[in-house]
Order: sequence, then C-alpha cells, then structure tokens
Amino acid sequence: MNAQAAAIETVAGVANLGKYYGAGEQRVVALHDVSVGVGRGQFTAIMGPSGSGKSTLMHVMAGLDTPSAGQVWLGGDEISGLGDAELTKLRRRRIGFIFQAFNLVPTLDVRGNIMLPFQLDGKKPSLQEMAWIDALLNQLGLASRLDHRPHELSGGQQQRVAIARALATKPDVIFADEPTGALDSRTGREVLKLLRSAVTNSGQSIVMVTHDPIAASYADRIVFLGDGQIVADRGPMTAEEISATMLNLEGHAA
Ligand SMILES: Nc1ncnc2c1ncn2[C@@H]1O[C@H](COP(=O)(O)OP(=O)(O)OP(=O)(O)O)[C@@H](O)[C@H]1O
Repeated sequence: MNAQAAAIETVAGVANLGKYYGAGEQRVVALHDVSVGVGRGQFTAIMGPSGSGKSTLMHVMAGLDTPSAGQVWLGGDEISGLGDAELTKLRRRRIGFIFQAFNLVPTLDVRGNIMLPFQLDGKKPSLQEMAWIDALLNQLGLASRLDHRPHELSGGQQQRVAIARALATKPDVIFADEPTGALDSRTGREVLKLLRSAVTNSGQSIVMVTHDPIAASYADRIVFLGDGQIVADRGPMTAEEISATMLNLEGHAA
C-alpha cells in the first residue's frame, strides 16, 4: 500500500508497521509489516486469535504506543515520530476511546464524565456542541441520569456514558477495545447498535478490537490478524462466517 494514498483516502492508517518487544532470544514480534487504512465513516473491526496483535495495532494507531518500524497516519498527518506531549494533545482533540472497563471517572457524575474531553482540552463546548451533546444524551437515554455517578449506573448505562463521551467532540476516529466484553449479550447488542448508528447516521468512523464474532458482524469491514500480520480483510460478514474464518485461522496457528 502506498502510504500517501492511504493518508488521502483513510481517516487512520499504518504503513509497513512493525512493533517488536525485547531483543535477542527474548524478542517478541507483536506486529510485522502491517499496512492498513481505515475508511472515514466506516465501522471497522479488528479480529484475530489471542496474541495476534489486535491491541498492539489499536494502541499504535491511536497514538497510545509508538511503532518500532513504519509509519502511522491520522487523517493526512503522520503521527509516528511525535513526542508524548503532542500525542496527548492529538488524542484529546482528534480521537475518542471506548474501553471494555468503561474507564469513567468515579468521582464525576454523568455530565462531568461527558464534558471531560472539553475540560481536559481547556475549552467550553460551543452552543452547537452543547446541542449535539443534548441530542446524544437523549438518544442514549441518559438525560435523566445526568447527576448520577458511575457506581449508580448499570454496566450498559456506564458504557453508554463512555459512548457519549467519545462521540461528544466528534473525533476523527473512535477506537473501541472490546466494548461489549463486560456486558451481558442483550446489553452488548444494544451498545453495538448504538455504535452502528453513530456510523450510519452520524458518519462517525469507528475501529473496534474484538474477538466476539457477533460484535464484528456489525462492522462494514473486518480485518483479521494472525501472528502479527493481516491474514484476511473482508467486507461485512455474518457472525457464522466470522466464526468459521476464526476457526480456520486458529487451526493454521495450532
Ligand atoms: N509490553 C509487552 N512486552 C512484551 N510482549 C508484549 C507486550 N505487549 C504485547 N506483547 C506481545 O505481543 C503480542 C501481541 O499482543 P496483543 O496484546 O497485541 O495481542 P491481542 O491480539 O490483542 O491479544 P488478546 O486478544 O489476548 O488481547 C503477544 O505475543 C504479546 O505477548
């Protein structure tokens, strides 16, 4: 893949990415020569067996970790080579995160958690941004919970707060790491529908790491990793087709 072309057509991408840990006998190749671009306004799932490099790829794409080799792009900007301070600013302004464990601030209520990205960036939301946040709160069924702290909410409600927080700033891309991993299957499906709707109805770009075939079946595209490399890159698939592909990959790895 041509890195420059990827930068023009994609909202986030990596070119010839390598991530290595340790040296000599201890050397672990987490990712080797991975090139992939994530489409703007698309829901992309990253799947693969345990240890295949999913989290590492997500962390490097999101500027949470630095590459050992290759380039990383966010929109038209190369972010590989940026220092910690610049990466922190970039993550605050241009990237949203949704984690398996929700990662809400326990001492802040729902409103405080959703406003956090603005606060950390030292700015007040504009009137337009406030209107968008109000619409999100209504859509996510959180309007009557604004004064509640995370421990007063169910897991599904907490994840909805995390989704609202991620969507509030309309980031270039949202990275979701096993967003349904801590939820029962019914609540998990509700969360997946919300993510799907953010892509379909609001044009948000989402990259989701998961090993749940049902979660990945909500995506427009599924990138399969095996042993630190991309082994398949597909359009939408059913959960059954995804399970079969995973079994095949795990069979090869065994
Ligand atoms: N800090 C580290 N030091 C050494 N090796 C690491 C480190 N982080 C990850 N690895 C190794 O890199 C490889 C990829 O790990 P990664 O966590 O990206 O996989 P994964 O596909 O997300 O796995 P899982 O589904 O189990 O979370 C694994 O072999 C892992 O042991």
